[in-house]
Amino acid sequence: MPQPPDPHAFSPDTAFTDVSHWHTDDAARDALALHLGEVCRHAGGLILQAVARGFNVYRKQDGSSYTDADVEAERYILQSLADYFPDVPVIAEEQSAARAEAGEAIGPASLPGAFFLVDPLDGTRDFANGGLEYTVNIAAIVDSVPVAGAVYAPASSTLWIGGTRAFAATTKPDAPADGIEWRSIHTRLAPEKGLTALASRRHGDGLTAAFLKKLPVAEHLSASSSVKFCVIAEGLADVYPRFGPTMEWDTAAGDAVLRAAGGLVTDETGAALTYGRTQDGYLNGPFIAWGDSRVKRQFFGDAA
Ligand SMILES: Nc1ncnc2c1ncn2[C@@H]1O[C@H](COP(=O)(O)O)[C@@H](OP(=O)(O)O)[C@H]1O
Ligand SMILES: [Mg+2]
Repeated sequence: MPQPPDPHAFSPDTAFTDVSHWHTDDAARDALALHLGEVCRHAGGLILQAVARGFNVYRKQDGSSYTDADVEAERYILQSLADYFPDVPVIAEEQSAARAEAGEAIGPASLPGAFFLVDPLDGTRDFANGGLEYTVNIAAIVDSVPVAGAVYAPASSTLWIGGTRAFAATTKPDAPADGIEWRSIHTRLAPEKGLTALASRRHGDGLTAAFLKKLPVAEHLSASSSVKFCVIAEGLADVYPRFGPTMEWDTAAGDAVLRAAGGLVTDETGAALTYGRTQDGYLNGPFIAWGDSRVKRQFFGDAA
């Protein structure tokens, strides 16, 4: 059984702060994922404080909502990433929305190979309505591929990280990092009785429903936010198709966890989902998260 990452690797002295190691050095990738997990956990603590205190809900120009918790969590994440990775650009949801509303570009016209994608509070609509499935998400991207990521669900104290390998833990925001009991996680082979399919609790669409009719689905579950990727990564479900709109920061961290756990996320042609599409304003096209690559191959044919 793979060993959990060494918590002592969580130090600015280890290779994970050096971008040139992210793609090539397995230990550096795991240490980076562990570090991103710590940042997510602390940001989750700020969200829980906002919940305890009470928070305001605001409306963006596009009609979607954000809250004081989104803003405070993102501010902390941006500061923390700048401290450790001063030269790595960050594309973050709330900053991007503010720039778009001001008529500014979301990020540089062309990104360097390595950058971060941040969603400080995924599932805001559910969160603002008292839901408990919201998550904090950070992903490191190299050459369009999510190489490490972390997803934290503060309300259930669940942290998922994925670098070279994937791990999950139950841990509160203020618990000491070196006491975390990591579980190694892995996707499952598709059960013979049929697939368990996941869908958004809030954002259903006809194309997604039509896609699911083409698969041997035995059970349907719905959930909010990037938790859906992590449920597949834990081997508790098999497929999560999403044909309605999402942004790259919604999916990148969950994608990193799922890949590290043995799964994959493709577009509707079977090609791996890519990140840093500046020309599309970071808007994802349709995607399907798969736990068992054999099911994906059966669906698209061996060419995909
Ligand atoms: N019309 C739209 N355009 C872009 N993204 C959308 C969208 N409708 C929903 N989403 C994305 O779907 C995410 C929620 O997913 P789910 O329904 O699975 O919980 C939202 O994340 P945020 O809550 O971070 O804004 C949002 O980014
Ligand atoms: Mg989101």
